[in-house]
Amino acid sequence: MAPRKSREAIDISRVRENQALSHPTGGPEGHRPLKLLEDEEVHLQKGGVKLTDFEVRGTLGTGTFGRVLLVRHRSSSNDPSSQSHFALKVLRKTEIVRLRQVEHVNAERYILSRVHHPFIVDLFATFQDSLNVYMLMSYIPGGELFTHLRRAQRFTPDVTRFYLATIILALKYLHSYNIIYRDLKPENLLLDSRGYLRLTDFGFAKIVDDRTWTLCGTPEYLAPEIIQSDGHGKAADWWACGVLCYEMLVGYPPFYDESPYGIYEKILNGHIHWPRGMDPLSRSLVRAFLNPDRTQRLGNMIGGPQDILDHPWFRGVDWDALERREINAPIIPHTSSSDDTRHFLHLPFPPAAEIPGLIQEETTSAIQRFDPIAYQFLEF
Ligand SMILES: Nc1ncnc2c1ncn2[C@@H]1O[C@H](COP(=O)(O)OP(=O)(O)OP(=O)(O)O)[C@@H](O)[C@H]1O
Repeated sequence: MAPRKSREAIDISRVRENQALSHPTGGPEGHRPLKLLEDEEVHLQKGGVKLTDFEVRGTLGTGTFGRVLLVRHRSSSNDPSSQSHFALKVLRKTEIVRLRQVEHVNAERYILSRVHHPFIVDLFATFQDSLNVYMLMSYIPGGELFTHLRRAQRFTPDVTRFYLATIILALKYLHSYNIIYRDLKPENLLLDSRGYLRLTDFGFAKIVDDRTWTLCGTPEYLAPEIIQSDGHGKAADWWACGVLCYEMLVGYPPFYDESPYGIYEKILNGHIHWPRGMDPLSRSLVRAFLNPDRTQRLGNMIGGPQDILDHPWFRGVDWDALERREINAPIIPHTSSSDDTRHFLHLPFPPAAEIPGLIQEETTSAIQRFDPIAYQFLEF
């Protein structure tokens, strides 16, 4: 059965993690892969940009502790080629602290500000006011893959191949910097105006040398080693690729139940129901990703992610052309203008009192002087 509503991520913190990331200077060198952008190279362009430069045009989505707004930069020209609309993720500080997500939010900012890839959402600037922290990102207008998949019910192998291949390139890129993503699902994949996917929501992303132990992610997409608290790493993202591939081809995830506990049981039990119409090569790809033994899992063996690119299911894919965005995407979302929100839920505007820094300027130094929570988000 296909869940119709977006699935919520869970996080049960077992260990203090991401300490290096929440450290104002970025933590010990050992946690920073060599090629990832250094502080001084980070492409955030806050210089001169203020929260009050933006007007709110709508609400694009809501999450566990905040919402994502569509905003327009007031002084941008009306030139359609210049970017004037952005997505502004607004996270309420008290909720972040109450749900013990300070380290995750700081990690999201730290990681997103340092990565740059055609299939990953861009982060341009971050801010804070007395109530919230804000992340200014590119507005991706085509809606969630989740919505398109539920509308189509299932995708053909060719359509699935296009989307899965882009995600594999994005994960391969992240893993090359020792970043694990940990929340792959169609709800976190947005279609840009050309129909290419952009990975969003880096709330659970983490830099790891080897393994980590926090139980987080979305039940249907959790690898067995996460459920068993066995320590998990990059292999858990490749497991999630198997779940995503199955869900795109079949229309519902391979392990499904009404309760998270039931889902965990099915994942650990490992039985996969194969619909009759599913071709053997697709089955072999999904099975290779959904190997409970992570040492034998596709993407995590001696050949690394290259084994995925070489899998016969991907035969014919021009990986370089795909990364250069030269291949026609299967679904081109209808959008009439850069602020078109037809692919998003039409949620109410937030009350002005809930976004004080967008309404009236609050200086960072004043916030940090008077706001007892602010110091936890020093980098914002
Ligand atoms: N850059 C963007 N452009 C357009 N819409 C976006 C963008 N980023 C997020 N959204 C919309 O807002 C929704 C919530 O965003 P996101 O998942 O980042 O928030 P969250 O608070 O971390 O959510 P969750 O509780 O699921 O972790 C997305 O599913 C998407 O519909």
